[in-house]
Amino acid sequence: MSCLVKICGINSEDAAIAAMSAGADALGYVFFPPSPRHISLNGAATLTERVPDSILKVGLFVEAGDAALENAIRAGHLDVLQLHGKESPERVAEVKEKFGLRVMKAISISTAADIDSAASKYDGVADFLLFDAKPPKNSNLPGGNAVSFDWTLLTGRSFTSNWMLAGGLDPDNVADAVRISGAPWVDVSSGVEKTKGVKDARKIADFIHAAKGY
Ligand SMILES: O=C(O)c1ccccc1NCC(=O)[C@H](O)[C@H](O)COP(=O)(O)O
Repeated sequence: MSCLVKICGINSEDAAIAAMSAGADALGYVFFPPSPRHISLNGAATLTERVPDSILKVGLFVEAGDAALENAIRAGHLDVLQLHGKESPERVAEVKEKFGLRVMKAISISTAADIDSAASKYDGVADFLLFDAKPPKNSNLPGGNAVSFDWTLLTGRSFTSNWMLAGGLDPDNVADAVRISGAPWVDVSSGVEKTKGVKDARKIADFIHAAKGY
């Protein structure tokens, strides 16, 4: 089974080139200063010049205000806003309306009830649902923790919104993850890094090939 791929935490020219040349469908910029993958506005502006319109540019935010969103949208020419905090369905709808861009809401999953509860609130409100694992208790990051959840929780599920599977994916497990979950999109960060915050070109290529079933 083939699917579309987002490589998250792109913060260098090398990483952007590796992802684009391997066939990534979307690149993620993390606008969250505590993250080891954080990118500055200037950094995003520079990288984005090299990204063709055919590749989605996704900005990741954690409970950001309108000014921060606006600055990042302008700098990174963003197509999609990924809200990775505790943003309410009302805030998702407000951001969509205010900025006229697609919005992706990250949902933390450990049980089927988490999926049901999130779907009842955000399905059809956000353009994309991003199903990610619940962060470990000792992590200061709400995502990008290399933790996966039980992919069978998504088997046979369908949603009004488009959706992505994330959390602990890597070149060795992504084909199984896609087969089991039926995900139309996958999103990865840690599993294609050599050290925290530094992407590995070989792992990016291997991941994309495995996800797309080349
Ligand atoms: O990557 C971060 O540092 C980050 C910080 C704050 C919120 C979310 C963050 N990352 C999200 C992602 O990279 C992905 O959407 C997803 O969580 C997958 O991460 P990983 O398990 O590392 O592949």
